[in-house]
This record gives sequence, C-alpha cells and structure tokens, in this order.
Amino acid sequence: TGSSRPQRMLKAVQKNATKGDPKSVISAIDYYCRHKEWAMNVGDEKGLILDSVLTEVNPSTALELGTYCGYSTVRIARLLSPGSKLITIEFNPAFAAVARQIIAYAGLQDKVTLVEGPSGDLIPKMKERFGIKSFDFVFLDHWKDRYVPDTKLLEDCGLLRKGTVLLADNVICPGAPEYLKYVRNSPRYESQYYKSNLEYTKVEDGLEKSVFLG
Ligand SMILES: CCCNc1ncnc2c1ncn2[C@@H]1O[C@H](/C=C/CNC(=O)c2cc(-c3ccc(F)cc3)cc(O)c2O)[C@@H](O)[C@H]1O
Ligand SMILES: [Mg+2]
Repeated sequence: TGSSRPQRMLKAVQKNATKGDPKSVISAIDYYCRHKEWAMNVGDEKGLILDSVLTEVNPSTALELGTYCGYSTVRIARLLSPGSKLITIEFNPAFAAVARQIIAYAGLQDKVTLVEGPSGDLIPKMKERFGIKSFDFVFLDHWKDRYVPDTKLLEDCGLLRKGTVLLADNVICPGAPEYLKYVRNSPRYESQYYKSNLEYTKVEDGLEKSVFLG
C-alpha cells in the first residue's frame, strides 16, 4: 500500500526543514499543505492568532486535544517558556507516530508529552499521571462534537482555574455550534471570536477564545 497523507507530510518536513528549527518545520508543512496536498492543520493564518494568544497567556501547563500530525503542537511548544509543559492527546496511533517524529524533528520533544488514547479517558487521569493541578491553556482541535463534553469534563475534573484560556479551532468551518452556544451563554466563560480563514483557503473560519471565570 502507498503512503498516507501524514507520512507524506513527514517526508516534506524531513526534506525541506532544518532539524531542531521549529520555524522551518512549520514553514515546510504550510508550504506542502498550501501547494501540494491540503491537510487539517490550524495553518499559518489562524496560527498567527494562536501564537498571539499563547504569547499573551504564556502558559506553564498547556493541553492540546487532537494532535493529528503535530503542526499546532510545534507551534505551541516553540513559544513555551523554559520549564513549561504541553500535553497533547491523540487517539489514532498512526497519526501519533507521525506527530512524534515531527515534534522530535523540531527538537521540542522535551517540552511535549504526547499521550495516546481518547480524551474522555485521559482527561480524568491528568492529575494522577502527570501531576497537573490545572491547565493555564487548552487548545481544542479534535472532533468538533467532542468540544462540549470534553470542556465539561475538564471543569468536572477541576483542571480549569480562574483565568484558564480555552482556544477552539474551527468554530465556523466545519463548525462547533453547540460549543459556541455553551461558552457564549455560560456565565462561567468570557468569550471572544477571532475571525480568520480555514487553513490554506479563502473560506471563513475562526477561533473562539474563552476565559474560564471559576
Ligand atoms: C473519542 C473521540 C474524541 N476524543 C479524541 N481523543 C483524542 N484524539 C482525538 C479525539 N477525537 C479526534 N481525535 C484526533 O484529533 C484529530 C481530529 C481532528 C478533527 N478535525 C477536523 O475534523 C477538522 C476538519 C477541517 C475541515 C474543514 C473543511 C473541510 F472541507 C474539511 C475538513 C478543518 C480542521 O481544522 C479540522 O480540525 C485526529 O488526529 C483524530 O485522531
Ligand atoms: Mg482544526
């Protein structure tokens, strides 16, 4: 059988990026997905919004739901201060295997813990397994109908604190309507929409930033 899209993306990184240089890994993936083969990375346009929110929050502990090939994992980890940690959850072993290699190629493996399995099972284990008290930042980019249940699970597990920032991808395309209703109508969140475009296209999409008020 032939290669998969994630495997071809990894090849593009190994061919065009410089080992240990996260910026070149990000550019290699963006170039490949814009000019060769589209893939569902947050991308360069929404990536700039992710970067600016991250720089503002400067999280010590960050969580990503839905690693896929590790593009946003690299974008987040490259901006973390020394000693800060990113935990990223991915339940597809083939995607996780590619992501590990892309994260390592960027030289960010010491800042990232990739945990394989479904978020619903792993979120309740964050405290006991990784000594997490609470997360400062959460990036939601997994199955869109899982944004609400996993946000509620994070609340119930006491993993959000006053000021925790949730940033959700794709709230317009493919869309996460229940999630927007949830965070925008809840008195426990202060939400803000960042209008942008679907990765590598002119289609509208955006990120929703929601601050947990405790
Ligand atoms: C048990 C399921 C919920 N828990 C989960 N726990 C751990 N990992 C999970 C996961 N759900 C999904 N994943 C993983 O996240 C990733 C899934 C992401 C889903 N994303 C999208 O569907 C998506 C889709 C588009 C898209 C937009 C327009 C279009 F025409 C086609 C696609 C754009 C995006 O930016 C997207 O993020 C995969 O790697 C999957 O294996
Ligand atoms: Mg996405």
